[in-house]
Amino acid sequence: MIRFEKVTKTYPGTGSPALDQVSVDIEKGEFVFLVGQSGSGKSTALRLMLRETRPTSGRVYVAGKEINRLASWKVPRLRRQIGTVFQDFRLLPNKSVAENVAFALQVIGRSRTDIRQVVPATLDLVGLEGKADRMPDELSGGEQQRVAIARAFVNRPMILIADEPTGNLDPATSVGIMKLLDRINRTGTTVVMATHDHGIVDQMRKRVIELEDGRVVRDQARGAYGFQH
Ligand SMILES: Nc1ncnc2c1ncn2[C@@H]1O[C@H](COP(=O)(O)OP(=O)(O)OP(=O)(O)O)[C@@H](O)[C@H]1O
Repeated sequence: MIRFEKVTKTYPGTGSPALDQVSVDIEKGEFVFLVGQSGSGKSTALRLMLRETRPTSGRVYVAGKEINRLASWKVPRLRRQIGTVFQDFRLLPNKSVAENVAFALQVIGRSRTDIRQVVPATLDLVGLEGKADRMPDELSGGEQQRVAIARAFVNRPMILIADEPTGNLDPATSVGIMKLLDRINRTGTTVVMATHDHGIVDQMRKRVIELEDGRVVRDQARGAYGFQH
């Protein structure tokens, strides 16, 4: 589903590459944690998958297409197939919960009838039944992240990219968010999550790809945050 072939990314004006000859293959339906110290290249890897930045050399494939060869008018279609969730939720503050989720469908031209059906179903799925008319500032952090996940998933993307989704949440709330991401993964959506959260990674026992100074230093099935035999 996602393939990096000897991907190197050097940002202009910087000496050492943010990613250095990275090759990884992520299959459809996998759940993958991307770990590593701050500055090790995790966000750069995620941004390359979305074509928010381009590799200096090497190739990035998403769903069989080399995404850096896509014409720019096809990039929105690529991004439509990839849901994104961030540490800071990024909700629209002046829209209700339901409107935040509906907006993701409006911008891609889905019909009002569709939207009226799909939004409540998705809010139920993420555990926000009864909260459709709340505003983001009336919600807890965990609930706001559930809205963000509903928005990312409402279009049933092939891939969900999550960059530190539990970074602003307490451990108990984080567990709930991870259960939700796990449930989404079980529907067949490939999940790639960058995180510093040791507890979560150790608990979930999914594939772990560890970066250090832009290089893959570990790629382990059912891994922990730190290396364990
Ligand atoms: N836009 C940019 N311009 C120049 N250098 C950048 C840019 N973005 C990232 N870098 C550099 O690339 C390297 C990798 O950064 P990246 O953000 O990918 O790491 P990260 O593992 O996601 O870190 P964090 O855990 O802090 O989010 C760092 O040295 C960083 O300073």
